[in-house]
Amino acid sequence: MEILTEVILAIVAIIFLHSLRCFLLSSGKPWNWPLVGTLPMAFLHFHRIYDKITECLQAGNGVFLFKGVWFTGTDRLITTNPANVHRIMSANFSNYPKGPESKRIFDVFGDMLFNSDHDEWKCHRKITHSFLNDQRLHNYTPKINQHILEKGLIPVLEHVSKQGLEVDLQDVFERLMLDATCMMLTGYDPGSLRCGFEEVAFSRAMDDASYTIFLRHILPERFWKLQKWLGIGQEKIMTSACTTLDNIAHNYVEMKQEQLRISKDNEQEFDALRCFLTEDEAIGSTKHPYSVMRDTVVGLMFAGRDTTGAALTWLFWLLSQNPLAESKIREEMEAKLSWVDATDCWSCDTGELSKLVYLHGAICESLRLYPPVPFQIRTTVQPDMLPSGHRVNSNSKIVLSSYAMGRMKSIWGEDCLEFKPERWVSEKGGMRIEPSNKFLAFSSGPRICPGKELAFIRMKAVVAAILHYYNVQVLPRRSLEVDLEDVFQRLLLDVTCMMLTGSDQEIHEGSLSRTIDDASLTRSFGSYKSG
Ligand code: HEM
Repeated sequence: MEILTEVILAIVAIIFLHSLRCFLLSSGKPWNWPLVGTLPMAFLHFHRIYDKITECLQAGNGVFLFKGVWFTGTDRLITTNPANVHRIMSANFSNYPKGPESKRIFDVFGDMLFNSDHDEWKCHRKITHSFLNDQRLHNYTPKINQHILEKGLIPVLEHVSKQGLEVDLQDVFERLMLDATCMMLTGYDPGSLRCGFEEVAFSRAMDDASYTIFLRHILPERFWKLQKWLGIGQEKIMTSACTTLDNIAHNYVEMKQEQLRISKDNEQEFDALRCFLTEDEAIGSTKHPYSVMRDTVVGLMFAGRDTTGAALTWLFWLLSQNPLAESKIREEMEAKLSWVDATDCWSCDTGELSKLVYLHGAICESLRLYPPVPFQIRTTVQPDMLPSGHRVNSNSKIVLSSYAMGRMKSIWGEDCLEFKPERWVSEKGGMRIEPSNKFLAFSSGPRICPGKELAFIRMKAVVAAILHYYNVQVLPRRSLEVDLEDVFQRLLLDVTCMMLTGSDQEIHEGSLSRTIDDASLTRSFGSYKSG
């Protein structure tokens, strides 16, 4: 009992000293010193941490300093100021790389574009951009979309609808995007979206890796590195996930080599592995080492599956809350799509889908309110003065919060929390383009997402096909907030258990591990019913 009292007193003393330090830091500084947040604040508001950060950023005019624990390197300057974003992402880009810590956290991606900086990044950028911008990929994309809808999505929804079943739409969309992205990268459809909803090793390994990456953002680096070294807890799961991903990538390469041995001239097909193995001009007509091929394929799998899957889930949830917007999308489809009158067919023609301006606005609204990548972190090389007047030292961590940016009254006006696709339609009825330092969902500057157009086309094809055939209803009994609370409770349980025992194995089944990913805090966990 005495020991317990001492432990509690020690914790209270640490929290008091920590808060005092933060108070002293925030007082007596020049007027433009940012508002300071503390660790106790983060714990108190953990179940709504993104909203709390948004409130702090509103109060601090778009800049907010989070003080972490002493000597752990967890202090963060968080900003939503568009001028700061422009300086960090574009004007002084070379001074704000992702940094070596990011590379260690995301080590599953190896040296892929997403995970590199400076000259190495430039080199990978050339490969990935050339592939994603190749005209042959654009020609092949509608065929991939048609295939995954015909073989995966529609049969599954037809089955669910006829049997009157409930379905987790997020699971459906993630499986769909896994199949689409895998086809784009390897030429093979893994068929993860089929009526049986069988567990797919590829998805499971990606989920495990994503959850580990998420925990690595919270836990001190020394702690998870020790776990990795000892081969215990979540790091053990990560090692096994990496091995699974390596094996899957290796198998696809072997299958593609075999296919190419038989015939090289299938003009109908275009995929990343084919380009790598035939030294195609789409990847610079060069022979790249195996590791580049592996890292590019694995990295793009993550980039293409989770983001687009989460964005589609949120879009359907928002449409269920805004039936008028859904009717407007249907009206637009009737007016602009040539195939919509036919009962039993649809087309994924990119030209036709590009005419859907209102749907484009609805997708942008969903990405503004629920960005699948809710924040991005950069590390300063040299000290710098931000346009907001805040000075940053070298090796400082800066967080750009896309989630908070989408909810700032100063950027989007008083109605910033409302879902209004009209916001993205110009007076002449065309698409209204917002600058990327204001709409940060796809990042900004030289590191802007190279898959943006592809993602829009895929999402439009999926939404058009679903709305053409079905009405999606969110089941009322599972409210979003209740589920998110559940998520945070499970998360705290996992983290605490890991701190105390070094392992979350005992609570693995039914804990957060199977249901969360890196973009996790914006996931819905909702159940949907088609009818
Ligand atoms: C709704 C869908 C998507 C969203 C919201 C999204 C968002 C983002 C964001 C915010 C970043 C910057 C991340 C950072 O720097 O920390 C990024 C980078 C990237 N995205 Fe996407 N993305 C989407 C879909 C895709 C797709 C379909 C692909 C390709 C298959 C893709 C490929 C990439 C790549 C390669 C990068 C790294 C770029 C670089 O570091 O230079 N993304 N994406």
